[in-house]
Amino acid sequence: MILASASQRRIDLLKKFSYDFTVEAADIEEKKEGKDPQSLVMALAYEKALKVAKNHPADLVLGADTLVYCQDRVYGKAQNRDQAREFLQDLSGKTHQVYTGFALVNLDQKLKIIDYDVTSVTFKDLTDQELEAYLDSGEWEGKAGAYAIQAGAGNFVRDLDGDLNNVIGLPSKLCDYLEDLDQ
Ligand SMILES: Cc1cn([C@H]2C[C@H](O)[C@@H](COP(=O)(O)OP(=O)(O)OP(=O)(O)O)O2)c(=O)[nH]c1=O
Repeated sequence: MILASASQRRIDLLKKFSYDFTVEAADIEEKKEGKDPQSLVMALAYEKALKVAKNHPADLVLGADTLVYCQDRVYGKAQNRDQAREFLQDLSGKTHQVYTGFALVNLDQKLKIIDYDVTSVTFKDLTDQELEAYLDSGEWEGKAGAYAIQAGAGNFVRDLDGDLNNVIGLPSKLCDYLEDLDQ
């Protein structure tokens, strides 16, 4: 299998799920707008998988995409520190949803599986001090919603409903599909 991703989090998760794979990042323009969140993450996951599958038509390729959704707004990666502050101020004290879409594609076998999972995360009220310290850490960079639950922002979480792996970048239910394909 080929993981069509540059995300170290996805590489770590897929290793944890115990699958053999190689990595080839799919360079696509990620426009996170214009659709409902589940359609967006599934479309982007498929686009990533397809881009790499075209170079490797005989192989199984996995693509994925994660976004944060809060009060009808989609949050991708923050472009800069000020935007990261704005994202985290929006999420402070609220419940939001993290969507991860994934796509498994094998062009030669005409295989195309696309699905998603959603996890609800509630943040406590963040103080200005906590927020600035988090921005200083740089952990927000390259993460949807400008936070990483697996690191410092784990302390921001008051409640989590659903799959933690899904927040970090690959849902656990992906394993069910991979096991089915193995048989
Ligand atoms: C919310 C959240 C996101 N993330 C990460 C997972 C994803 O890597 C990233 C969302 O960006 P994505 O656009 O889904 O992925 P990516 O650009 O990092 O990698 P690629 O497109 O090559 O697969 O945010 C965390 O690591 N922890 C979190 O708590």
